[in-house]
Amino acid sequence: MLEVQHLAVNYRGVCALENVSFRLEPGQVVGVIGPNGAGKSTMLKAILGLIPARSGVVKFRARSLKQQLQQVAYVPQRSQIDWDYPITAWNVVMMARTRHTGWFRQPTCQSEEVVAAALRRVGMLDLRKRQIGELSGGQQQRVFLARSLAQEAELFFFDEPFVGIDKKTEEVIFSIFAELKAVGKTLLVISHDLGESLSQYDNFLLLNKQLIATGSRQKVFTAANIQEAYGYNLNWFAS
Ligand SMILES: Nc1ncnc2c1ncn2[C@@H]1O[C@H](COP(=O)(O)OP(=O)(O)OP(=O)(O)O)[C@@H](O)[C@H]1O
Repeated sequence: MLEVQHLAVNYRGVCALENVSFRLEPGQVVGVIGPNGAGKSTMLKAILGLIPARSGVVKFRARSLKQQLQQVAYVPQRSQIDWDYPITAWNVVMMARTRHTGWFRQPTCQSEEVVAAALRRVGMLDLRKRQIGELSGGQQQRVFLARSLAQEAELFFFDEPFVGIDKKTEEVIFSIFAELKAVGKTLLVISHDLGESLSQYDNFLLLNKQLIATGSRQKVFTAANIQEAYGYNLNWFAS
């Protein structure tokens, strides 16, 4: 179980996240939603310790998550990735294996097999020698998805994985989410545009600096919660 208690973040004295607490059981896909600037990315980064929290405790399987960050595969927002960095698709995915092989060591045969299997799973094995900057948005997202698979983590954090991708890649991503969930992994997925994909998620965290609601679609998407988070009513959410 992932447990977040009283997480709070300030940026230069300005509060971005306030007193966020929740628990997630394994084996589910959780949508993190809320308006622009609600603190969704901030929350994921603070859980991972990538930015300092003003307060809060994050535990995974009853131990501090900080002591076991190798259990988390994190795919950041597209805009946070340097697409001009000279690296092949294969090597992006191989980066996930450093914990298994160590830095400056030749990858083991097992790592090579895991990397090949992950690239094959997302349909990118044939393009493994391409520089990431030479791939389409959907192909780039698939490579980062493969990297998260190759890490063999327990928790998966995706920040806006559906931005700038094609329909086919969206289907690949959702089918992999379903597979990961079926083997007991926990997925936290920030998504702006839930639209038709709402049914792909088991539960939701609705944020606007504070956690406004958490739980099932029925529990979270009430008129009152949407009003509180977005300041207006979004009828299609409730349908
Ligand atoms: N590095 C930073 N320094 C200062 N303020 C920041 C920084 N990163 C984010 N913020 C601010 O913190 C707030 C939360 O930002 P965050 O990116 O977490 O929101 P978000 O919900 O992910 O937004 P979006 O949906 O637009 O990606 C915003 O007001 C943002 O301007």
